[in-house]
Amino acid sequence: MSDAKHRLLDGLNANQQQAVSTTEGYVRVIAGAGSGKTRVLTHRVAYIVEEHKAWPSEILAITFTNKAAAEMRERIDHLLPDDSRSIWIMTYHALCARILRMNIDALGYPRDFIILDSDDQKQVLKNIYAELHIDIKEIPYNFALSHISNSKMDLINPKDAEASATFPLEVKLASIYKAYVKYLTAQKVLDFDDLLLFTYKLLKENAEVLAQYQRKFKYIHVDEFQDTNGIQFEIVKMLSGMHENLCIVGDPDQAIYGWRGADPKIILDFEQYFKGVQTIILDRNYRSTQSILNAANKLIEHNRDRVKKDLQAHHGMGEAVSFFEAADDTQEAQYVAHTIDQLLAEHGNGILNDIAVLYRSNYLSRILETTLIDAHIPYRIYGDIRFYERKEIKDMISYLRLIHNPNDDLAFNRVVNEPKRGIGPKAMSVLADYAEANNCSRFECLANIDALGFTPKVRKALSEFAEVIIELHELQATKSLADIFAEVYQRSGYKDMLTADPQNQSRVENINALETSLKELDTQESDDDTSKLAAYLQDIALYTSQDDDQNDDGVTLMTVHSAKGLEFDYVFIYGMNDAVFPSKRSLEEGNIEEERRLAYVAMTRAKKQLYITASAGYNFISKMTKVPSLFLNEAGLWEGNQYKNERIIQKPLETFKKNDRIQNIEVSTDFKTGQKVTHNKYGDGIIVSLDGDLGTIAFAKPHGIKTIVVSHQFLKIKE
Ligand SMILES: Nc1ncnc2c1ncn2[C@@H]1O[C@H](COP(=O)(O)OP(=O)(O)OP(=O)(O)O)[C@@H](O)[C@H]1O
Ligand SMILES: [Mg+2]
Repeated sequence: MSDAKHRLLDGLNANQQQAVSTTEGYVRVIAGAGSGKTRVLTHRVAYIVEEHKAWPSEILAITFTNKAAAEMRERIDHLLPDDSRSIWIMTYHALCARILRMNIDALGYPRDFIILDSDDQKQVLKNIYAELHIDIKEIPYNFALSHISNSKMDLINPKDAEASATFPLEVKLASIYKAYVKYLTAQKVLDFDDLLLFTYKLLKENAEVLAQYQRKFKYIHVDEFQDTNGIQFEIVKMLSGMHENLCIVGDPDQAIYGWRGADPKIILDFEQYFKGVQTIILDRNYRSTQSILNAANKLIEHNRDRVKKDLQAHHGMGEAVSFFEAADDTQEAQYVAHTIDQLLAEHGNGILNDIAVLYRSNYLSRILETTLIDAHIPYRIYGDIRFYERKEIKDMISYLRLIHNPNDDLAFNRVVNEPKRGIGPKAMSVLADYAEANNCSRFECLANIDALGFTPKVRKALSEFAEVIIELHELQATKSLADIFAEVYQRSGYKDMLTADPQNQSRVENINALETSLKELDTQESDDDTSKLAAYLQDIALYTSQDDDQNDDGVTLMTVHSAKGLEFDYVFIYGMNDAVFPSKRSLEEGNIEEERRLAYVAMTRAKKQLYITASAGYNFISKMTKVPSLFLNEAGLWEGNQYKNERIIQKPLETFKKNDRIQNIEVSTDFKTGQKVTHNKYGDGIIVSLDGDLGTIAFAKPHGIKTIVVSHQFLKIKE
């Protein structure tokens, strides 16, 4: 055995070693949470390179999120400092975008195609609804979009959808789907699902392109395979068709994307699709303590539709899992904050990044956020307003899109009056009509601006706008991205608009961060013939619908879905009430098994200590008095209606040891409705209403209306 072999197999157990060294053929690794599946995958990739079985560029590793891809790259980088760069480590969507960027001309599309984000999609729907006289109240955009997405992923084309529609709602949805696809096809733009769909078509219909990638990818790996959907599977199946080396790892108990079309049967029936599939089981958990695993194992046993497997912890029993039921959700959040505070007091602020608070749905973060802010505990939030979804960022990206392709009507509509140039709805509809009549883009209309009957003011504003865009469009091939950006930021008037108001400081910081990232990109060499700006815009579109990356230290707040594959020393699961987790919808629809798997994912993220919290009181969403989640009962953490179980740790709030960072919040009675105040974090605001300790305060943008504890600690009266 060579040294390299030793190095990469060292520190792995026998089954893990087998999974790493079984490089040939179809290999399935099925194993529970924390058993080292992702670790095996990274070691396997490194092993293949060190054993000279393939060049790095001949290896593909597919992950579920950009964050997971970045983490995997980092781990592989560590194992293979010189060789990791050219390995393809990415999500399905990124893989498809990359394949399409090089080859989509075979389908009659330009290589620098634009990818629509969800806002763009809604814009498209808005026009379609107006045309078809469909009311958004009847069919909300998100409903239509998920219908379109499901149809695409099920390979149902608009014609078939139309033919099979019988009920009035189905007929309407089919007509929306048809108009949507027609528009995207005419504009030659793609949405997110199209990345998969077009790649599937390309590989299926174009033998040469398929052969090229089949030859290239000698070894293919997929992490989190339990959440693969049918079309994704077809793509990897085709790609692996020549070398027939495909290694997939996953845990059927962690399948949590059924609602988005993932099909956990694919991993269970994997051996039926290929000859000679080798299955390797890992049964030791290296992540969590036995206490955490016992609770998680006990919970998941309640799923009927599963293959039984039991995990044993490599580590000892550890601390008991704790459950706390608070009187209401504010106290629940306070309990979380206090407990975090105690952990920090005990272990130091160095453990901030090792703490996560997980919740079932995004809306639950609101109180947690305000409580953590009030407690001066820094946090990062994943999955809510993400960087690339912030208004100023989207505006500037739209400018870049327009510079790249002046005929991009969506981008045009977004920024033509941003900053305000006096171009109102009337002028916009004149442009729309003219564009329609002359079959041209909005931007092209401006060539005949004199024929459009605008007032001199509008005409001047539009001409100046067009001039900037055209000039920069012509310069895009020669100027750096950062220069183009700086120029459009300045010349569009956006910079003046933002900097005129000190309240915009965080927006300006966002813009600066974007500019920095462009500068970094400028220093990198591009590896294909599409323009840098085009390539950049495509990459951005991927980020806008994916997870983001925040670098400061802090407690991590995220939904359970986005915590998949991750691990933290200390994990809180907040909001463990019936109708919250499991969700109301899952209870109503009797679809509890996926929800239970989600709880299993949540619990198994914890390494050292797991805290679960719930609250009593009234749930305004379910319109019911809150009760602790049935999952607590199933996991053996709570029994019946009373706290009989010793494992329950329920402390009254007063007993919390308060260290100096969290002081008692002293509520003041000085505050009155209508008063102007300044908050130490949110800035200036006006008190809209008061209800006991709580004040609803309208803060200046971007903070908006917030309900917080009124205390002199955070609030100063202005008058
Ligand atoms: N043989 C081992 N010795 C020591 N630590 C290990 C070993 N195998 C895995 N680990 C560690 O255990 C933890 C869990 O591993 P990993 O994240 O690869 O598990 P996983 O099976 O991918 O989990 P999940 O199902 O949650 O994605 C990691 O911190 C990893 O480094
Ligand atoms: Mg993993």
